[in-house]
Amino acid sequence: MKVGSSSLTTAAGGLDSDRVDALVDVLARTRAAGTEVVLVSSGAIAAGLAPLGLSERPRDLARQQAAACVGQGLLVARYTASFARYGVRVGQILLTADDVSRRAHYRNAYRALVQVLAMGALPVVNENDTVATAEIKFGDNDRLAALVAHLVRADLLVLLSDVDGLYDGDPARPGSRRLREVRGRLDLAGIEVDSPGNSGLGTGGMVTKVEAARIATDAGIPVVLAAARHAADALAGRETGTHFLRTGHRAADHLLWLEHASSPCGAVRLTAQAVRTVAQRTGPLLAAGVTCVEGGFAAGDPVELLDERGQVVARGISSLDARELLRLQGRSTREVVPHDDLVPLPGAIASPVPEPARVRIRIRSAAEFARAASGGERSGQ
Ligand SMILES: Nc1ncnc2c1ncn2[C@@H]1O[C@H](COP(=O)(O)OP(=O)(O)O)[C@@H](O)[C@H]1O
Ligand SMILES: N[C@@H](CCC(=O)OP(=O)(O)O)C(=O)O
Repeated sequence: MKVGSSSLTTAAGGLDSDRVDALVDVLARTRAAGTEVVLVSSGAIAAGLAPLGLSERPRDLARQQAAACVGQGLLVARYTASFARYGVRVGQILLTADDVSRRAHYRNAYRALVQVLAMGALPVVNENDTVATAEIKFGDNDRLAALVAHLVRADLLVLLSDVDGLYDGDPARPGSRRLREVRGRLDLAGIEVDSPGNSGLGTGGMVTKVEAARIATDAGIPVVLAAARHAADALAGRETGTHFLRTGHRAADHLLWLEHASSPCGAVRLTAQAVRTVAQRTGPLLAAGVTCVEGGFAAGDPVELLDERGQVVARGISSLDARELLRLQGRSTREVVPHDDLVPLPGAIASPVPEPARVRIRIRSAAEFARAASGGERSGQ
């Protein structure tokens, strides 16, 4: 279950103890009935505003980090006290995208979550806002919740908000109607989704909830989007909010994180043959299939794999650093991205493209690459 900042705070700002207690009541009862629960809770930044004398969510990263620093402690203290009424222990788990896109880190996060559950405590997950810089940020907790649901092999993802479901337009506009069921992408055609609501505390609004629902349902997990006050109905499968039916099957473990949570530290341009191999996932990427290297990535970093036109066809974890790859590119059978660390992206191009007349190479620093990538530049020549 994921709960948004707007459902945990008072109109004046600060944590609303009554709302936290109401949510905890539902979760504690659900657990007592035999269902394992993982809570992804936003609210760290919102909870830290008033104690730091801030009247609204700051725009700059440094003050958001400071607010999260103060607020996360208060948030977890509140959950700890509230769950203690039922004799339930709470375990805090803070994640950055970087913690889970790599296979070894992914297994580590998985082990922690499973062990907390096995020992009878309830994991409360949030993004590690205090240290998450732009490059390693999930961006929003809706997406984080979809990825955590996949990590723990959840049977259901419940997204709680201050709105009672997905509407076909702005819910405040007269005539907007709630969708009861979404069976797939086609059901979303013509739906207007927009940014955060009036609380001024939420991050992504409905856009990120619909995106999170897509990630989860494509990976085989049904989603209910409902109002926080209807949490009990949502968990019990009663008619409330919007139900997103599952559309796909479980993806390989860390690949979903690699696709949706990681930010690339560089890019690697491929020959037509290598593009076919990675797009169809028929083998690893070898150095022989690489024609150009961008960014100063290190071994173990996520990189984008590009076709000759510069379009991204896949993402992978490079087992070589950029300098080593530059030495070997075009002439070695060393593995650059092992098969297990390769995820083709939707719409990946598998059609043949002409080989380049010649290859030009320029190494960029990681910082240069990140700047260019965030500015939308993609050529890198
Ligand atoms: N089509 C839509 N259906 C429902 N809500 C929408 C839609 N478009 C925009 N919204 C807004 O999204 C808000 C919820 O997002 P947000 O404020 O980020 O909440 P949270 O803190 O729960 O993540 C709602 O309050 C609503 O105003
Ligand atoms: N990690 C941030 C919340 C980020 C977020 O997605 O917020 P929300 O839209 O309220 O779910 C925090 O705890 O303040």
